[in-house]
Amino acid sequence: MAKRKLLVVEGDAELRRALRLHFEHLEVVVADSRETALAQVRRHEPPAVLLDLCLPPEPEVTVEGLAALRQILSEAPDTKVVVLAPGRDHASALEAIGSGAYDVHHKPCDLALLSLVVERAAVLYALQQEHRRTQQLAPDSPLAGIVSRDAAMLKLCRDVERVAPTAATVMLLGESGSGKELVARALHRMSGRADARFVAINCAAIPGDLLESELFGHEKGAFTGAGQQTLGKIEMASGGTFFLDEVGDMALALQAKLLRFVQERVIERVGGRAEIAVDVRIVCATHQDLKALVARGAFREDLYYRLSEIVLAIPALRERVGDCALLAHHFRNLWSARTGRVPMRFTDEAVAAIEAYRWPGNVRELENCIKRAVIMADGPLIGASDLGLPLPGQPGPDVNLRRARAAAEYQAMVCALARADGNIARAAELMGVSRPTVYDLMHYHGIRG
Ligand SMILES: Nc1ncnc2c1ncn2[C@@H]1O[C@H](COP(=O)(O)OP(=O)(O)OP(=O)(O)O)[C@@H](O)[C@H]1O
Repeated sequence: MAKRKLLVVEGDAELRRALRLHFEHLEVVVADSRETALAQVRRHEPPAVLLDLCLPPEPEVTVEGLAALRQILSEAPDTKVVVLAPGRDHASALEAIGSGAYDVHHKPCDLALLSLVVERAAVLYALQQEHRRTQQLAPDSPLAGIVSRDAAMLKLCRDVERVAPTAATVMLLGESGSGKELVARALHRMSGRADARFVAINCAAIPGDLLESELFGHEKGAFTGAGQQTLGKIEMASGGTFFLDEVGDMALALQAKLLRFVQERVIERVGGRAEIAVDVRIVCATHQDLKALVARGAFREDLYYRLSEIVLAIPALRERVGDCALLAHHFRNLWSARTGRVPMRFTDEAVAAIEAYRWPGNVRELENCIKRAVIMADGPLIGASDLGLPLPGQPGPDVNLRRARAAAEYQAMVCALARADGNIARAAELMGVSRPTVYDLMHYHGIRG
């Protein structure tokens, strides 16, 4: 079995040697500066790094080491970086932990202890990788109900997992039909409030003069037709999650009342005087550019900041790589089953048309389109005309893996060489490969140095 890798970043050659010797049961790779450390991380992707904070060119301070720590973690966030800080330098130790170091040890180090820490770090790293792999094995549904394999959507789902258990108010931004309510429901389902209600209200769908009583409820006789006391949606969501959709459409006068609720977590029913405390998690959504509304004076800035503690942006369907076809198959299966039709198939032309179309109405439009085609198609084949989509003028992306890899490799090479101003050693570092490999690749792709 291949030995596990450990990167030792140490400015002192003597200590570097000692550490290499101590960890001889591992494959130790070394670096003596921030640049070489980053190059080694890219090249070897080590689970654990031992990082001396006092790196050249100014080994008497910790600036370079801390910068290296941050850069390593920004490039390879799962890497466990064990920091070696100068004895009694607590400020640097604290800063290192704050920047994401896995552990901090003061020099001179206890090597036996360091071995244990490195061992534990590698185990944690392996667990995280395993977790990621199992998540990728079932990538059609990164969160229950959300179908996607697009990297930005998978990241969004990880963010949802992280934010859901907190009390933070979340603002979901995304075009109409992109899945804002679906994400809001996922936030609810994965929170400690899952057993209580999820109550949604769409500010754009309710006439302005009714919205206040829909939100806050009303007392009997509050206005003509108010025959009995009625709870508002906020109160109905008590203990659970309140989803305020299209919040950008709310009139300014009502925004002031909403602000009061968001700040003080009490409501007053229309026509009532009592202040009623309500405990709900607030999730908002809008397809509008709220910042522009704030700039125009159409949305209160104080409310904007209160509602945007965490902002999650949902990409438009046309921006998600591979999702149009994936979702089309998903909805075809769903609606074939729901309508009791025999399993259906898309023609190649239909898939190409689905991939080429821009889907301004996002997932909702795609779902409606597939549902209609499943219901209306004569036989088991769904063609582009059954979908009512124009035939694509240009072929979709090339999915031949060899050609796709070669094209990506060529692009990375050209970029790295340009960034390194033609310096092969530097380009090799950037790409995380050796210099001879760069020469081979340049030869293969016909790139001249
Ligand atoms: N990634 C997805 N996987 C599966 N179904 C999805 C996905 N995204 C959206 N949908 C489905 O598409 C439809 C529209 O989604 P949703 O209502 O959440 O969009 P929205 O952004 O809230 O729309 P609007 O802005 O118009 O209120 C729903 O039926 C939803 O279940």
